[in-house]
Amino acid sequence: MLQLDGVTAGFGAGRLALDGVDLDVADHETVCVLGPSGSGKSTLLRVTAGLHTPRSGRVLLSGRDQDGVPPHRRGVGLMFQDHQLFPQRDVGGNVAFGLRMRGVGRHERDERVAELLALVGLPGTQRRQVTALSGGEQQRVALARALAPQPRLLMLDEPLGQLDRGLRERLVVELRALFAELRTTVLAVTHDQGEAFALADRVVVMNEGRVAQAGTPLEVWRSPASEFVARFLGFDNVVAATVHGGVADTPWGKLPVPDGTPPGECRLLVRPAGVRLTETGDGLPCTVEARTFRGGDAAAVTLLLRPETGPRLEASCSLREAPETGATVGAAFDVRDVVRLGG
Ligand SMILES: Nc1ncnc2c1ncn2[C@@H]1O[C@H](COP(=O)(O)OP(=O)(O)OP(=O)(O)O)[C@@H](O)[C@H]1O
Repeated sequence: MLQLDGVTAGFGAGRLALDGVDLDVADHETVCVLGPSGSGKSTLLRVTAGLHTPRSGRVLLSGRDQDGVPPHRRGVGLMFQDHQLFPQRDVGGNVAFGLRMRGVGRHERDERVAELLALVGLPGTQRRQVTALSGGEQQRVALARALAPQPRLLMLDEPLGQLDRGLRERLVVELRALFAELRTTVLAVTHDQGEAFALADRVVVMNEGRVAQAGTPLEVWRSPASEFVARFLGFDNVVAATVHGGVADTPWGKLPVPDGTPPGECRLLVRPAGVRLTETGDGLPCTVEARTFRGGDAAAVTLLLRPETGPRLEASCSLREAPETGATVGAAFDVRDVVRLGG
């Protein structure tokens, strides 16, 4: 459906905003582009929409090169970060906007607007003023407006950016169901990995204008391609290691590594879930430096451990097993959460 082929784009003489980006989005797929501020996410959407001309490379939609095709002829919908609704129009007028632009007749327009408002969970709100809506409701109206002209590709820039956590988590679930129902092809941008993982069939992690990794959320979580991706996902247990004969020498001592890990020097990640607390005397002796209650179903706690040797170590455990700050514990490593990083 969408294919970016070696796309390079920039502003003036500085660093490139996009540097040789290849990206594919299949029909009915939801792809989330994830990355820190300034990594090129918005530029990627703007180039795809035709709002920014790339310096080189190609943008193809359904196999057709979009070079020279103006934004309104690309059949893509773009919902911006600040979802600017028209304050002087009511909800119905906002949602109908794209349809009116396309010359869709009144009757059909009204029907479509009613249908979309029902779909985003705001049935019968046509006559309400958008200024009288909550942030979350405005976001849904903006979404209905972007969906109304039935774009073949819907692009969302930080769609849930300004909402509080509870609302975001609920809307992500609703959006995913909505996209599945409409069979919309979606390219969304976010800097929040939780949001991307919950929404996407596939995530694309960007760093400094390049694709650092692309894969399903599970693939990226299981095997981050590089230290950058691992740290961006919030994993900080990364150390230098030398692998030989099925174990790795690290500043934390010997660590088990998965079968087939090639020998030699590398960077190793240990996910916090793979740091097991043991009875003292067993494993790497550590002092519990801090504990943070994370809440959630599992009543999870994140522990910051200061090992006898090597950098600080993050571990996660349930509230019931969490030792007190200042306690001495032993840490052992579970091979299932040890990952050799590339890059
Ligand atoms: N209009 C502009 N003029 C000059 N430089 C720009 C412009 N827009 C973006 N840039 C630069 O291009 C690079 C990529 O910016 P972009 O907005 O695509 O990043 P982003 O990942 O969307 O960031 P954010 O998450 O902060 O929105 C940055 O270095 C940025 O400073």
